[in-house]
Amino acid sequence: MGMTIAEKIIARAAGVSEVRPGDIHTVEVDRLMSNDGTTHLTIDMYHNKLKHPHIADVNKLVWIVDHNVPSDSPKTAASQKKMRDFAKEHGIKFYEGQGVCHQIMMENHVCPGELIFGADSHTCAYGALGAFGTGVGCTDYLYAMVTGKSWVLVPETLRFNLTGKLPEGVYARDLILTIIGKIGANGANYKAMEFAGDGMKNLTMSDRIAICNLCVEAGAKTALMEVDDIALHYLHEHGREPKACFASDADAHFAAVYDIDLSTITPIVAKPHFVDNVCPAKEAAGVKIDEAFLGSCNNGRIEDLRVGAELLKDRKVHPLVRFLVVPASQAVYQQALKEGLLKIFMEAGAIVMNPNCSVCWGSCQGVIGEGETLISTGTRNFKGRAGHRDSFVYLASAATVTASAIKGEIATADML
Ligand SMILES: CC(C)[C@H](C(=O)O)[C@@H](O)C(=O)O
Ligand code: SF4
Repeated sequence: MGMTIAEKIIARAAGVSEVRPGDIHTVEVDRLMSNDGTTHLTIDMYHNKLKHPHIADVNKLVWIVDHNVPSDSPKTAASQKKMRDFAKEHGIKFYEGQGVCHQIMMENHVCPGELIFGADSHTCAYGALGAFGTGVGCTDYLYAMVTGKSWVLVPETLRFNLTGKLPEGVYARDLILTIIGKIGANGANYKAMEFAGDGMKNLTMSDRIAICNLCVEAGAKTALMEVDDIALHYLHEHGREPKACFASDADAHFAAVYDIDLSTITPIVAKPHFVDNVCPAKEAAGVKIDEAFLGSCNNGRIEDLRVGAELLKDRKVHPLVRFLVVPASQAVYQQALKEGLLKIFMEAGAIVMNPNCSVCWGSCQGVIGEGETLISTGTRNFKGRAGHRDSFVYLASAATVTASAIKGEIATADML
């Protein structure tokens, strides 16, 4: 029987010709990303728990300070210093203040066919370039860092066949929230979510990253897409070559197959406090907001900023709303500057911030207070995610977030 993309990548990393869901394989890990969320814990274990601390292959490691950057307290300053010093001492590739980890990885490192561990749950974003990215805790990270290897239980694959085209004003964020709402927050637990079909040609790289990135919110182990001309073009543009381009075989086994016509998708929001608590954005219209956030590894790319700026042109941010605009990387920031987008945001009253995770998680700038409501292009809306435990987070597309920032209440772009 044929294999899926996930199975083929694991087989490659395990050095075997065939794997099946449920098999456990020892694998060679191609890349190991870690950020300031947990790297200080990995370093502590490295020093305090190992008898013979060493790194198997320093070239595999990429460390990124993005979650609390620039540091916001003596505590984060100390843990970032630990990370910075260790990276320097061992010659680890190190980024600080350059952007959100997954965006940095997509722009500079991810290659099709690779098996990548990230000490961060949204590492599944790398599937947009045909790589098996998965999140691990810092113990598993340390093991892979020291041995170069790890183990993987081969996941079953859910296949999503996409056809058609998203309607005008509807975005990849609406699609993936619709899917998560449909299958539920546990709907893809420990499974690979594979996206294929004719509709793929109508999805940009930015769309694909947004889709793969959010799959962990359905419990997925990883997300994968075939490497087509759009992916290869992105890769070449960024000066890289694929390791191996895989597609699922015609007789591969899928645990379930979903057919989705992109033209049927409409603007969606995820209501507090779960990502699968979705409803049509119009049903949430009128909910007063205190803050809006356009950014994160999910929706902080140039395409998202263009959508926001287009809506804000000749309009103003509502006087009672703080609108945080946070490019996902320095490259995105520079491009937005060049295109005049940042000027539009600033003149409309938005706060443009340096690339970081920002209020996507409630530990950086922009946290919200008791009883406040945020509409966000971030990845999660759990209780307390963006600040006070008694606050409210709605998730939506760049367009819905910007329209809401203008209206002062949840609104879709066509309601402006
Ligand atoms: C801090 C980090 C480990 C965490 C994650 O794993 O996802 C964060 O990025 C998040 O989005 O909640
Ligand atoms: S932007 Fe949000 S989801 Fe992405 S890595 Fe940062 S905190 Fe996690």
